Amino acid sequence: MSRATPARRVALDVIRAVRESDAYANLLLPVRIGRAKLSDADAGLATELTYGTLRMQGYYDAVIAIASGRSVDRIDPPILDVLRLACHQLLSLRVATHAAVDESVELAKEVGSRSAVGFTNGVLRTISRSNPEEWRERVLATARSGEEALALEHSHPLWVTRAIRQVLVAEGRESELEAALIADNVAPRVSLAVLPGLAHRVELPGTPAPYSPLGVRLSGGDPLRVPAVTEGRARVQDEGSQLAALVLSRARPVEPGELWLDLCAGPGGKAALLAAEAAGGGATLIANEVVPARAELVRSAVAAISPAPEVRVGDGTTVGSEHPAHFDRILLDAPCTGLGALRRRPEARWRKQPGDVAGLGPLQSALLESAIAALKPGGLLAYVTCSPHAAETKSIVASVLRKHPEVSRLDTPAVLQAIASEPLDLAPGDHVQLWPHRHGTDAMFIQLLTKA
Ligand SMILES: C[S@@+](CC[C@H](N)C(=O)[O-])C[C@H]1O[C@@H](n2cnc3c(N)ncnc32)[C@H](O)[C@@H]1O
Repeated sequence: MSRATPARRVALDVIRAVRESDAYANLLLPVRIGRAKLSDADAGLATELTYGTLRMQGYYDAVIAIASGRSVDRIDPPILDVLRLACHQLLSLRVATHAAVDESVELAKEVGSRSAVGFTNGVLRTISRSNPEEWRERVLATARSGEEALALEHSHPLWVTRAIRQVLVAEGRESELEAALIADNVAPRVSLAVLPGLAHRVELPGTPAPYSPLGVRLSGGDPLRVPAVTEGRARVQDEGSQLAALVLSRARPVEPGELWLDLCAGPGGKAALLAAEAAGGGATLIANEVVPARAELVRSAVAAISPAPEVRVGDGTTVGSEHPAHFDRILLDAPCTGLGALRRRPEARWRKQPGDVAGLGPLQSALLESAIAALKPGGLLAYVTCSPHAAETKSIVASVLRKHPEVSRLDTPAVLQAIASEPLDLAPGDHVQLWPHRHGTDAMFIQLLTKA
């Protein structure tokens, strides 16, 4: 019988599935925890082991490369999984050395040859002979620049670190780079939003969110057991997403009869909030989504709202030619890399490639062109991404607007400050860039536009 504890085995299973079959840790982990019937304490440990190992993979690989004297590309991937999991225990959780090493060797026996087990044992004994601070110094000594040192220490791909830095430099806040990277490695507190007209914030547990008048932040507990959430009158939703929807719905008073469009609505978090806001002001929302299964998620997200908004399955890039100058307000929450939500998806940073950013550009531009065509003169359009990467945010807006002199940027920070419960620390400019380290939200980008 193996002595590896069930929590470690569950973590290793999930880490392996993430690597081998592109599984999403946040979806697979609860399934594996349930199947292994872990106690609450073991479930907590399995979660910490899985998320921590996946997030810090870049840093642990640097440690493993030094300790083993070889590049991690030359280590058998299942053994590398075991070593990374052990690094998290030895360097971040300070699990007793013998427990971390012995259990990891047991796991190595399950996935590797005899020589691989010996290799695992040797590497882990080398790592455990120095303390975490000594390893940090050794890893940082391999960096060729200050930027690379920060990327290594806080376990971000160098290109992501550069992209974040570029945006912070443009904001005049380069000194915040390290704080931004650190914030990506901390699991966010769960935020809930009430749907206006269907629930009140006082019904929800937790403390009022600092900025969103509809939100609370929880300090623990299962949000899915909150009655207003099970009844569809409140939702789990990042505060940044709440603010992005509110910037559009509250930029100016709603005129009865207005027609609103959520162009890329799936899975429906912002659509639910917009639909409730529209219903309260006598406006109507249409939610559009190209993927049928995601449109189904939108239908269930808006199910509690009356009258129920129409949910259409369709390609947003053709809406403008099909319905020119038709909508009073449009949300374009564009498909993006999601680099602004790295705290929620521990493996995402390693899966994304610089080419993904370039690959999304034409679709983001085509959707923005379509949204502009579908907007009535005098209407409001919010271009939103859950990514701070300039190539998906300001550059897309700038390149599309060059072709549309009739479209102009509105002072989005001023609109947001008027809505928010407390003033936000925002960089100057027409757009809003939220940050995990500064606002405790995902790094949402919001640019409000209007058409002459
Ligand atoms: C960032 S998500 C939207 C999130 C959503 N607003 C929410 O708050 O739940 C982008 C969505 O755009 C959808 N999408 C991608 N290409 C599209 C297209 N050509 N037309 C419409 N939707 C599209 C994706 O399937 C995805 O559901």
